[in-house]
Amino acid sequence: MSITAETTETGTKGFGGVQARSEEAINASRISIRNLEFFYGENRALKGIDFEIPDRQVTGMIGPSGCGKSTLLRVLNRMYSLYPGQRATGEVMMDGENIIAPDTDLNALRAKVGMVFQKPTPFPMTIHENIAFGIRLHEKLSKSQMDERIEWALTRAAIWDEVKDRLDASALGLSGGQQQRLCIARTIAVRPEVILFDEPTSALDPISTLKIEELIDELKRDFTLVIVTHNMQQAARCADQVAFFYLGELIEVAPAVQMFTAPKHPKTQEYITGRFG
Ligand SMILES: Nc1ncnc2c1ncn2[C@@H]1O[C@H](COP(=O)(O)OP(=O)(O)OP(=O)(O)O)[C@@H](O)[C@H]1O
Repeated sequence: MSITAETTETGTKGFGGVQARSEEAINASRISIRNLEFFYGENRALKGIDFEIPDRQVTGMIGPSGCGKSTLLRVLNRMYSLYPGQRATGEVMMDGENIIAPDTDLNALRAKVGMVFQKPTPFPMTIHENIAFGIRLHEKLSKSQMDERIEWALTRAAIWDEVKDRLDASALGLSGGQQQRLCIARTIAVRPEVILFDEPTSALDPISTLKIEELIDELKRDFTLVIVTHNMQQAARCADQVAFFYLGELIEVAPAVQMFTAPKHPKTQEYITGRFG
């Protein structure tokens, strides 16, 4: 098969027919990762990772199963610190601090770096309580401030109109796509600066997926976003910058257009054209 890239009116059609967004400019760095290594006991899952996560843009992380994408997300909010035997070395610099240093305030970090998981995980509580619960862990708000914040978060997560008349109903009665937007609202409600998404649409139907992708596009005006996805089309649609991982190494990082039209590394080419993975 010959592999070529062609330019279209709305973007650039690249390897495997993937349509990438056409803006190429990458913003200044928000998080700098230097020589990051990660260990599950003796098993080294990330090897000498160096890269920059740009401010208020979307970084997509792609690569075959087991290459370390989720591990890297779990480093960015220190989730791994909940598990004995897991450790990271190197530097992950954010606001002048190495967030993997032992003295990092993990509560403050997790308020600053929120995470949305693959499967929507609403708490078995009302829609209102789902949002209020997380806010109370970090802030003391009056009732009116709380109501205002909840409306703001649900509006930003593009679900307010669907739930405003049923805030006291159980969140478990929402559809899968609505539950995922509620979880995004719950994350936004504590006003993070960075939001990590671990395959946020893999459990959703195509329409709900599209809504989440539109939401991601809108959220990057105010938040720095990192998304792990197995879906190349999704990476192309959502990401400004794409990072390709293979066997724990960062093989290539580039603006999405470049990644999907003119990848530099042969392994990247093979992966995005579906020859393995
Ligand atoms: N809890 C764990 N204990 C030991 N090894 C682990 C653990 N979690 C992940 N690993 C290993 O670390 C490596 C990276 O895994 P990781 O889950 O980050 O990959 P991934 O790229 O996110 O994969 P997937 O796309 O399947 O989610 C793999 O070799 C995996 O087997």
